[in-house]
Amino acid sequence: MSFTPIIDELANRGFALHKDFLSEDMTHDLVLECRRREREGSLTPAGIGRGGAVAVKEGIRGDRIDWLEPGQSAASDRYLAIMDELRLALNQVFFLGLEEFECHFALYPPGAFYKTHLDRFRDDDSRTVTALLYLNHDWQPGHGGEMRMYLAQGALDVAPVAGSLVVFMSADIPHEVLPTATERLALTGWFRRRAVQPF
Ligand SMILES: O=C(O)CCC(=O)C(=O)O
Ligand SMILES: [Fe+2]
Repeated sequence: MSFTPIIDELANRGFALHKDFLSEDMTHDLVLECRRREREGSLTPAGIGRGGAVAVKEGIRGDRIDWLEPGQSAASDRYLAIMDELRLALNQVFFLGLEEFECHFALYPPGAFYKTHLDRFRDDDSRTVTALLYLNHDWQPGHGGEMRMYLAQGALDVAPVAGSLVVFMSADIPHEVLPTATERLALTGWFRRRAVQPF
């Protein structure tokens, strides 16, 4: 898989947007995997913050999530392997020292949103590059749930259409998920550097 267009867009404008990053077969398998996790009750309300400070605040985000770990399914392992290749490509070009990729399924029920935020915690700057993969095969304008990025040149809305990948520098681009009218599925991930440990 060639990551050159993603790398070039990131270098030129700080974010990359790729329709059809994954084949329909692969996104379909990931949708089935997300649905299975939902049936099994593995998706839980997402928190805000980290560690002991995680709090569920429905006024900020309304998604339910489940983390990917190696060995859970063929589909999620395939996705983790692709993102690991992307991690190495990013390191080669940008010398970011990205050490790992963390990622979760996110299900936004109708009416859910995620208010404007940055993907970097005040107490932990290890999240460096954000990577979002959308999983909505039947998405139509009017379904809502666009991801709005606040760029220097203005706001840009990204439709959460199956197979689309968005990559951006986590500390630089405030963004939000607009209220969705229909159920919205995504894989939300971050490439991390080693966190700097305070003394
Ligand atoms: O699903 C999206 O489009 C973005 C989700 C997001 O911003 C996050 O989970 O931090
Ligand atoms: Fe975010």
